Amino acid sequence: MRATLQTLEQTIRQRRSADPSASYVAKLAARGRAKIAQKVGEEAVEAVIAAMADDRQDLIGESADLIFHLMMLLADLDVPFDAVLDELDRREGVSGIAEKAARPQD
Ligand SMILES: N=c1c2ncn([C@@H]3O[C@H](COP(=O)(O)OP(=O)(O)OP(=O)(O)O)[C@@H](O)[C@H]3O)c2ncn1[C@@H]1O[C@H](COP(=O)(O)O)[C@@H](O)[C@H]1O
Repeated sequence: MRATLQTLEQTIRQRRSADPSASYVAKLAARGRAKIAQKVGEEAVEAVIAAMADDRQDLIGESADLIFHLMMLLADLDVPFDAVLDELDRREGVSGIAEKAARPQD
């Protein structure tokens, strides 16, 4: 699974400086971080709508859009996707219920 994401991350980093008339990655990058972040939010909502409509095929497509745009946002902040995967690895085996209960009280 990491190979697919690694290839996409590399492609995004290379295409950011391409000709915006020929590259969606370059075009979106040129519009700035706020626009990329907006697209992440839009794609997340579209994935939620597909799930609530019980449309598995649409959910797959919207999930791909969401992950792609999230990777664009991470690249814009120069955060390697491996850092996200490392964080998930770090959480492996730690129950979400136990982790939340161990948080300092507000
Ligand atoms: N994975 C993707 C990918 N997923 C989705 N998209 C594009 O994301 C866009 C999302 O559609 P929208 O209608 O929401 O976008 P929009 O109309 O431009 O958005 P608004 O301006 O209306 O907000 C579409 O243009 C999709 O084609 C992607 N564009 C590129 N990639 C990858 O990036 C590589 C480089 O792409 P280019 O930079 O375009 O060569 C490709 O080879 C792919 O591997």
